[in-house]
Amino acid sequence: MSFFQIHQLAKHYAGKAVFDTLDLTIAEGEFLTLLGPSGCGKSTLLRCMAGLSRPDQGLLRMDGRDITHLPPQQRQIGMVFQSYALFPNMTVAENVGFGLKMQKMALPERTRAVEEILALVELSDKANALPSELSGGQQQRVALARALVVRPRLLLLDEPLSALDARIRRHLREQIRTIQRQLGVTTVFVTHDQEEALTLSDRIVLMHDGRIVQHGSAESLYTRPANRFAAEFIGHFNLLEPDAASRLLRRSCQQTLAIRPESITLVDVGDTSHLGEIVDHQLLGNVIRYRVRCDGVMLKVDALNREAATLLAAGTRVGLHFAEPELCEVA
Ligand SMILES: Nc1ncnc2c1ncn2[C@@H]1O[C@H](COP(=O)(O)OP(=O)(O)OP(=O)(O)O)[C@@H](O)[C@H]1O
Repeated sequence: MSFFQIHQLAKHYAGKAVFDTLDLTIAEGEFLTLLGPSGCGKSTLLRCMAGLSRPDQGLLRMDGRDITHLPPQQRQIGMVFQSYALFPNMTVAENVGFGLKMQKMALPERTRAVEEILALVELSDKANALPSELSGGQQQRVALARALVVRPRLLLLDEPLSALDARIRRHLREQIRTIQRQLGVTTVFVTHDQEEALTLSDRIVLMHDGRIVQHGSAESLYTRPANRFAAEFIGHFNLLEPDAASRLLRRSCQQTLAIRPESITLVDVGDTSHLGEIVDHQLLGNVIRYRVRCDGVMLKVDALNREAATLLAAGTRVGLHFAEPELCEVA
């Protein structure tokens, strides 16, 4: 049985639907990511789950219990937002223990719970610091500890990393995933960053205009986009209209074809009848992304960046090999 169920959920603002008849189930212990462009309804969905926003229709069920009309504080749901929203005049320990104090937990028990959770987010040494004395990443870890200390049944994270710089972001996302696994807490993470979604999730739910376009493992979304939107949003697909795809592959293609840059290999000109010319390249660290013109089609082709001496200059004639089983028709 699913742990959290969203059934036929609808939310409107000023008569305009953010989503209508939205269905989604979440398994216990799952790390699920809601991924989609700005304005597609991710935060609204999260706020409905948390009880911060009232849905117009539909049902929310957690562990078999209807929570649709429960106030937020009775839902056993923890939430972390992009802005840390810590109490500026309270220490880290007081911020983290605030929820437990409200629950009237006795001081010795509360102190132990706060110490435990601060150790988990690696902030034991900052217990007596004020939020203003912490970095952005540390403040967000306090916010995470504050959400976790009350042992929520469900943890909702709304773009918790987007205010942080790239290096801290990567470190903190790994930390979040480790802690989530350790505690086994069912988690819904909202992001518009595909890399974040691909690296973190058990399952990704891709949203567009209030609808779920596709859901599945990172691998399946990355290699088998359900439609053109999914192919444009995840990965760096070459999207070829049917006539260009037919010309390139020398077979009849009725649908738009999505080809990942790594599904095309550069080979010797003598080894294939597919010939092209290097237009330019972009260095992506361990990968070089070439633009190659072939049969009037401009293609992105990824090659491993092994040695500077093997870099192919603009104008070089190359052969191309297409990994046919990896090519994907999209509607
Ligand atoms: N309180 C509100 N009043 C009116 N319209 C709203 C309100 N909150 C959200 N919306 C609208 O609902 C739609 C979905 O917004 P939402 O914040 O859920 O999107 P999102 O996918 O989380 O976007 P982002 O990644 O930018 O946060 C948007 O068109 C937004 O303008």
